Amino acid sequence: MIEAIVTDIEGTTSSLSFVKEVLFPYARTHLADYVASHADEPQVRTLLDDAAQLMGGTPDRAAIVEQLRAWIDADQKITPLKSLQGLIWLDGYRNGDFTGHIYEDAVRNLKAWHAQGYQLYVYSSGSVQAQKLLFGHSDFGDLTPLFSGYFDTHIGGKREAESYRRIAAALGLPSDRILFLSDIREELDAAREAGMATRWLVREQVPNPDAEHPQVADFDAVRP
Ligand SMILES: CSCCC(=O)C(=O)COP(=O)(O)O
Ligand SMILES: [Mg+2]
Repeated sequence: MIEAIVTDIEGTTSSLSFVKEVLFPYARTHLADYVASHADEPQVRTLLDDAAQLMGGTPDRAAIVEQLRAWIDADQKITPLKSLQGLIWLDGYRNGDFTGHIYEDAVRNLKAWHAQGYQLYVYSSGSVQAQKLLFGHSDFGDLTPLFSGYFDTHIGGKREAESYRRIAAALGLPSDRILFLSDIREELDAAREAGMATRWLVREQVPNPDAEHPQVADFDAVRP
């Protein structure tokens, strides 16, 4: 019996195009100015130091910004980059430059599952702050009261089974009581290896007949 549902964001609750055509370009455009005006703040300094360490050597600030832009362009899920993106998007949401895209079927079912007593969680490569911003400033208003918790890559990579074991431990549930929703097969494989139930959100993808994960076109077909 499923007691908790953990959902991915990009491609699952929200469109790829919102992330790739709205969020990533916004972060890319504002990155250099944001770093220049916030580099003295301890949180930002730590993130820049973490990025520099991943680059190796002793890169200057301009080189770090250039590397961060390259990681955005390559959609690299590098933890300090994802945290910086969350900080930059805060301004965008607050200024009303955009709202968080979420599919109508996702909102409707998340609300129904919450009302039925399922515990709802998010696991995304986007930082926890970025997740709260997206759901807090969504096209359907503030959806954060639906969620019991959020996980990002601080708990581990989304393609590693150990991350899902850690999430199950954090939830205090056996993994087979947890349903994980994602659009990425490698993430579903990792969750399944950890013992979780899975649903593959195919939405705009062509279904794969060999899949080991039940495939659903949208949240209406998930049926936990
Ligand atoms: C959390 S908001 C922006 C999404 C994002 O930055 C991202 O990398 C999406 O990753 P996901 O794990 O949700 O596919
Ligand atoms: Mg995804």
